[in-house]
Amino acid sequence: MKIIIFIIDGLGDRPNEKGETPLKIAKKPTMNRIAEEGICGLMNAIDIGIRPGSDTAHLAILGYDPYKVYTGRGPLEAFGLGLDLKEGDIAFRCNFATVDDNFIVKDRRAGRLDFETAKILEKEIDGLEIDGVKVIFRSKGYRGALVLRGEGLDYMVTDADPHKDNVKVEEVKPLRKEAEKTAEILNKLLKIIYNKLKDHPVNIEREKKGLPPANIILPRGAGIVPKVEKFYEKYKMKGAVICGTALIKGIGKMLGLDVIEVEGANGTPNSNIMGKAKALLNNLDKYDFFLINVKAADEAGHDGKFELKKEIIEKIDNMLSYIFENINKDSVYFVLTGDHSTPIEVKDHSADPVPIVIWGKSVRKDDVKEFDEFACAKGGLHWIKGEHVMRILLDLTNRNEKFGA
Ligand SMILES: O=C(O)[C@H](O)COP(=O)(O)O
Ligand SMILES: [Mg+2]
Repeated sequence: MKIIIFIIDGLGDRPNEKGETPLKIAKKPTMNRIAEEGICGLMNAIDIGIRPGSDTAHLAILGYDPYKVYTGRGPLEAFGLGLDLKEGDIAFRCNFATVDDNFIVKDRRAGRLDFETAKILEKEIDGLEIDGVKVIFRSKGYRGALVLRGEGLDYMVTDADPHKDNVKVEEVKPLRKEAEKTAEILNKLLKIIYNKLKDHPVNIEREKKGLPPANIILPRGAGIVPKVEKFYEKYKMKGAVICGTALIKGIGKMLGLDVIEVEGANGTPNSNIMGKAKALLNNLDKYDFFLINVKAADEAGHDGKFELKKEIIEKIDNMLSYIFENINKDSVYFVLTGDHSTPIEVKDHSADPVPIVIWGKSVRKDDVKEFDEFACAKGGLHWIKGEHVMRILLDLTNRNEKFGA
């Protein structure tokens, strides 16, 4: 029996004044069919009241304790962007952002910078050297990964990203003595980058078109190469990841999962999600396990766009219809859920639990007929944590060990 975990990033939401969420009012016949044929519930990836990042949430859902294996978002983003890290490297997630001359953040995503412009600006950063420390930088749209390579570096530094607009870029501070040099290098690097990018021709062009210039990067999530048990060692299953964003690819690479690349899968609302569905079906017989992530609903949540989030969910339902025409209960257990909620009113992640449904031959089907935050609360799974997902699936596919004689 194969296992497919399908994660709609940022899926959950909070009811608006009409008591509706984008998921509840989206036209989603296939998601409702899966809920009707499966067993449903609510899930917090980490625990009740814990607001997860996509990184810690995916680790938990894959059965890894983030409190033990998580060493920062940076390395995961770097892996996902094709960078190999060496011992001593410090890696960061970065956003291309827009600041004014006083380093006040005007747009911490530089208008969700396009991929092509990001690649041009990437060349101004990648290859810099400061006080003997090499700077490596890769981008995928407004998102990027920064690696500092040199002597005497340490990942215990604070974020430069203030995580909101209209405040000053944070001065990077060391959290321990060993990190003083790293903090100093980063603060110098941001000033150098700002001076290189603020008058760059692509930014002059962007400002002429009324677009926010991408004139700085905002590092966050400093981390080092994590030591973690590979997925195959842990579960004796050959697995693959299908996704658009570097972070999830990076998690896959860190765990030794194959990353199935899909042309045009880019984590944005016009990502090639049907291409992801085709990639799954074309590779179905090659793997025991798949993790599929669709990112765009999370972006809509971050941008506070209710209608867009609803439309994206409807597009995903269409993608699921295609998948469900081509899989059957005799060979697949399918989990549909989210990694966290990204409520429109919050414009960031929240600890509101997400709906989850497990579909497959021997699940104890419940009375839930719709896939949303309210209906699934009445399902047979009740409430579970991310760490329970793989445990339940290993049991349903008769792969788990008996505890006791
Ligand atoms: O989209 C992502 O990469 C994260 O989920 C949110 O990061 P951001 O707030 O920096 O866009
Ligand atoms: Mg997420």
